[in-house]
Amino acid sequence: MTPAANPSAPPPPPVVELVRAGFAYEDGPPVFDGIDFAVPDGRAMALLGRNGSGKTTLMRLLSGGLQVARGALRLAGEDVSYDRKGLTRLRTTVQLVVQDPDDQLFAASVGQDVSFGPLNLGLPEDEVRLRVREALEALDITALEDRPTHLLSYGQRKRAAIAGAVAMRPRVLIMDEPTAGLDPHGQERLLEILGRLRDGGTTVVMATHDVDLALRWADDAAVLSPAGLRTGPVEELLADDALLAAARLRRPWGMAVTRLLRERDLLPDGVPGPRTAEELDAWAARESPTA
Ligand SMILES: Nc1ncnc2c1ncn2[C@@H]1O[C@H](COP(=O)(O)OP(=O)(O)OP(=O)(O)O)[C@@H](O)[C@H]1O
Repeated sequence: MTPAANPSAPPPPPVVELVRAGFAYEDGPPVFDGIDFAVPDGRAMALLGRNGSGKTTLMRLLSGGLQVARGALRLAGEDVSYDRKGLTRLRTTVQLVVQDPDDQLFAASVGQDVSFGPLNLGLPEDEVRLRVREALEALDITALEDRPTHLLSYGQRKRAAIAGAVAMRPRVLIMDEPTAGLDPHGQERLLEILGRLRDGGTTVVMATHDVDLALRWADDAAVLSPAGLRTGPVEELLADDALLAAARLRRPWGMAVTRLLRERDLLPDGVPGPRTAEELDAWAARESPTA
């Protein structure tokens, strides 16, 4: 039996966090000047912000591809040292999937590509095989294991790139616009897959420009605007008109419908509004079953 949690014990430190972190590209102005960002554990988070607001930079700082110039990147409360040992520890906890799968895939076949990370960790062959099988299953691409990566469709390449990250069994999976360029069916399948990963305990962070997708998929949002970074429950942040304006985001469709229904006293306060056309249909069927 696991011992009961001590209610007076301090909460565990975040899996990964930036603390008063500063960063500027060479000869450029600071992109971040003292940013605090704790990635919530086991959640689905949408990272939102206008073009050039720093989403990619933030993701690269969290995954160690860029190094903080001041402040710290912390793993479970400990500063990350940017040496080989520190970066290996970081990569087994945080994995980044970049936007273009062609920047990530380089091995001849899907199976070889997905096995690259675990092999690089020096894991035994059996363990590597197990992880590759699990990752291919998780992304629903088992049948593509022996397929040359250059013969895959764009959507298949996206999933192969994510499988490579999943094979590292990260606690935090960060993705730069993973649904961009996918058809609606491909988007839905990917969102289901990412939802399953989240349900299995992985924190999934997704940068996206799609506020509707963020509202229906994410638990939390992180919004970059000139005023800084705001994090919180997605429904709260995406209902904040001032924040949306500052970040140049439009109001999500679901928020607009919910507001309209409340204004017309059709939806009581406290009852969540529909976030998708399907949820609106279901709501309408409940409200007027004979219509
Ligand atoms: N390699 C680089 N060298 C110099 N400046 C850069 C580099 N990459 C990004 N920047 C600058 O850093 C700032 C943040 O860019 P970043 O790519 O992180 O934004 P973003 O929110 O991901 O944008 P987008 O939505 O367009 O992808 C921008 O002002 C950008 O011009």
